[in-house]
Amino acid sequence: MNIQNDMFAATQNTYLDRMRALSPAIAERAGHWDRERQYPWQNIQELAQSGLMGMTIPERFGGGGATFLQCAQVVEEAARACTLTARILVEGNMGAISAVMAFGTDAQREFAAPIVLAGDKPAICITEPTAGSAATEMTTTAHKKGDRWILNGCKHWITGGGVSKLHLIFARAVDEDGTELGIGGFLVHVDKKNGIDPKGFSVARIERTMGLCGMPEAELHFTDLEVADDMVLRTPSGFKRGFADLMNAYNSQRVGAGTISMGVAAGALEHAKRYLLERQQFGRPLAEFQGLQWMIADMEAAVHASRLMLFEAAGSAEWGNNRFPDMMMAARAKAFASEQSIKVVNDALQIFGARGYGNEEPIERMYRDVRMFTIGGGTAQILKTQVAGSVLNIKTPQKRGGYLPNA
Ligand SMILES: CC(C)(COP(=O)(O)OP(=O)(O)OC[C@H]1O[C@@H](n2cnc3c(N)ncnc32)[C@H](O)[C@@H]1OP(=O)(O)O)[C@@H](O)C(=O)NCCC(=O)NCCSC(=O)CCS(=O)O
Ligand SMILES: Cc1cc2nc3c(=O)[nH]c(=O)nc-3n(C[C@H](O)[C@H](O)[C@H](O)COP(=O)(O)OP(=O)(O)OC[C@H]3O[C@@H](n4cnc5c(N)ncnc54)[C@H](O)[C@@H]3O)c2cc1C
Repeated sequence: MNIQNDMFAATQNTYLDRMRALSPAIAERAGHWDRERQYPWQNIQELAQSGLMGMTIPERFGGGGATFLQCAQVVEEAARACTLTARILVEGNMGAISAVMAFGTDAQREFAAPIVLAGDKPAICITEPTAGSAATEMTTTAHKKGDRWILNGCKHWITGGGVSKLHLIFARAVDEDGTELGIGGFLVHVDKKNGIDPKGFSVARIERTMGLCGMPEAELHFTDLEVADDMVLRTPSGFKRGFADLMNAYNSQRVGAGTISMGVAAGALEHAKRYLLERQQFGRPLAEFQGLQWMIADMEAAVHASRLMLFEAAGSAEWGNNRFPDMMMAARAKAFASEQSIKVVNDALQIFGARGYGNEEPIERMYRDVRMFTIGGGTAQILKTQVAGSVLNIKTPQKRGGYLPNA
């Protein structure tokens, strides 16, 4: 892939033009959702009206057929203005919905597409209280019973829990005779306002978070929750390697999450540049102090390098062929971008002095928002372990004794 050419293609990305048209108003409202801890329904309506929710959904299902790279460019633009909105865009185009579009039956695609196109941010439900990084240790089960599956278990830190309609729930599939089949994806539709309130599905609590305060992070409980067999997402390798297939699709969301962090850093860098030229001390602009010039140079390099890696990872997908971003590229880009972005936003806050610490500028919100990205979506440590495995071409089992040869 020629990164330069593809990045240059941003000029032909009509989705980016649409996002740019919305950005100023979205930036203006970003502080409001944060202060009020409110989900940004108004923004969602505008995104949906502009065709940005579901832009990656294939045209035959009503979407825009945009590539992950085009989507990533839009996500960066959104994140510069409002982290919350950028997260909704990621989940409205990558992650769960992309898994449904790639692996689902036509009936599942026809069912899911209009929900997202109308503005839903699907929820991806992987993490459990005792299975965070060690996601394959999940204990939520789905027992087959005739033409249904009965789900029992608990997921926590589920982004959008309580507002999302479409849920992709990872669970251990168990056949009627008790045989463990592997980890599969189960689609559950919740829309209480319209009377769709599946029995056995409940939002048990909402976390009080440091940043992204308008986004609910929920604990979900499933108690004998029934899922029809035709709502099972049957991935190419079947249940046996279902986890690997689902995580393969999830690589798109990792690129998305990394891009949000980079976009927040790019936004903070813009604010810092403005302030360096504007603010005077010792009778001259801050921009004339070499200590700050070197900071801004490092910040610029960090954002630029992150963008190159992220867009390379996004561009490694072949959407028409259902090929998701490369696992190693996605992990490398997200681990790098998330760590660098925290540093860049922290440095931007430093450049603002006390003004950055207060809430007259958006920097303190951006600083709180950007912090999550070395955690959510696979921690930086876990992603680096995946990168190391790929660089060294070895398996990197994390369980005690995992490196020992089999008995
Ligand atoms: C994968 C891990 C859970 C480690 O667990 P294990 O050591 O038990 O599993 P592995 O042997 O490494 O993997 C099993 C199987 O799956 C394949 N795999 C794993 N990850 C990927 C991937 N990203 N892409 C493609 N394939 C993948 C792996 O190659 C194995 O296949 P083979 O059997 O070898 O053929 C752990 O590393 C991990 O990823 N933990 C993080 C969990 C995570 O990311 N959770 C995210 C939750 S959603 C979220 O946080 C949303 C926030 S957001 O803003 O987006
Ligand atoms: C804002 C936010 C949104 C989220 N959204 C979702 C969502 O929508 N859906 C969902 O399913 N999950 C979601 N998550 C959960 C997220 O995926 C997990 O938090 C993450 O996978 C880490 O799990 P954990 O928090 O249990 O940390 P743990 O796994 O307990 O890890 C704790 C610390 O130990 C380190 N560690 C653990 N194992 C290793 C190892 N083998 N080697 C080196 N270091 C290690 C970790 O890097 C981390 O620093 C979200 C989390 C956050 C913060």
